[in-house]
Amino acid sequence: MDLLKKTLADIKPLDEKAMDKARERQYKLTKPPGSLGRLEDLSIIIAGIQRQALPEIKNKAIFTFAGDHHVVFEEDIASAPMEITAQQVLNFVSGGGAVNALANHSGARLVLIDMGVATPYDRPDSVKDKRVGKGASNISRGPAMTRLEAVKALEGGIESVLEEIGIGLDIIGVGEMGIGNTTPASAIYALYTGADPEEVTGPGAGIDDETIKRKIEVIRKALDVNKPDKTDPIDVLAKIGGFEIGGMAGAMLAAASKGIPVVVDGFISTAAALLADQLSPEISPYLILSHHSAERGYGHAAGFMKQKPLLDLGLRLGEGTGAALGISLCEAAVRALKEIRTFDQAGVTDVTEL
Ligand SMILES: O=C(O)c1ccc[n+]([C@@H]2O[C@H](COP(=O)([O-])O)[C@@H](O)[C@H]2O)c1
Ligand SMILES: Cc1cc2nc[nH]c2cc1C
Repeated sequence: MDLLKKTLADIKPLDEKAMDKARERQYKLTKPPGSLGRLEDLSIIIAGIQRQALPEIKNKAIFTFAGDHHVVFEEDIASAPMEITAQQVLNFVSGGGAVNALANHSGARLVLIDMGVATPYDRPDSVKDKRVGKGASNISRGPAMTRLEAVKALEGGIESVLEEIGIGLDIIGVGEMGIGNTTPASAIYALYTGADPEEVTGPGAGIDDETIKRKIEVIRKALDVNKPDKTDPIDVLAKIGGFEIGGMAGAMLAAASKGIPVVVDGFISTAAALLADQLSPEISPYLILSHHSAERGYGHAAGFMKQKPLLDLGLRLGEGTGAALGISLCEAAVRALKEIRTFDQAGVTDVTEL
């Protein structure tokens, strides 16, 4: 609990001075002011997060948190066999996953964290062991985990980021792997946004319409049986969350506490962002939503957070794939701010003074 408390206390508002300087510079670069659109805004926000007028994005990492969910197997609403979570972790270790390809594309290293994979597997040392349990319990019959376990999951996520800072960390992406995790994510969406479970529940990795109907009923039951206290995000995580969802929320808090921008991946990562947002009144500007997930209801969460994701490519994979693309855009934004010459430097007539 001490680590969580300290991390929360260390999250400060963005550095307004650094942002003012970055904004001024954007205005003097050889282009019509505002013509790089949201890339300009992004560079200014990253300056505020990193507390430097000329931010730096060299060391990039995607954190992919893995965990399982017994609810979807016990209630017969699973999209795929449970062992896929463990198999995919090993696939990521050997470089064969979609997230590997897109992390490579954006020049980010991949950090894998086992938060509670249920299927036994030979966990290589390169996968961080932050296991809280053997998969989250059935949320339609009781809580996903105890309150103590929820704190442990959050702190496992915090530690995962802190451990990587020594290696270099200018920006992070946060994603997940966990068969069944759209079910708790949808429950969290419904609780916070006030949307009916039907509006925020979709096919996830792939279930048919009949199964979606049952999934919606499972989510209604989870909310009804557990009665999570919205004003207490740890209670929400414990009752209707999951170990990897806690890990992601913790990672977001840790990065923000160290002045590191957080690129949020897709549907499930955004449920973790909702929790982080409830845990810290200061974290919101540190969270950059990478893309509009195609999973039903995503817009409710983005709208609730008053944010517009950077991309809308119809992605619904998770793993950190959208975050990898988002990191590329952040890097592009920062490079533009740093590398475009000013009117003065380039000997171009300053259009802002005409
Ligand atoms: O992030 C997203 O937008 C997203 C949307 C749908 C599914 N997923 C991935 O699919 C898995 C969860 O889907 P499901 O149907 O098993 O709950 C999990 O491994 C996620 O990474 C991810
Ligand atoms: C193969 C597979 C890969 C995934 N990656 C994220 N969720 C997934 C679900 C499945 C089924």
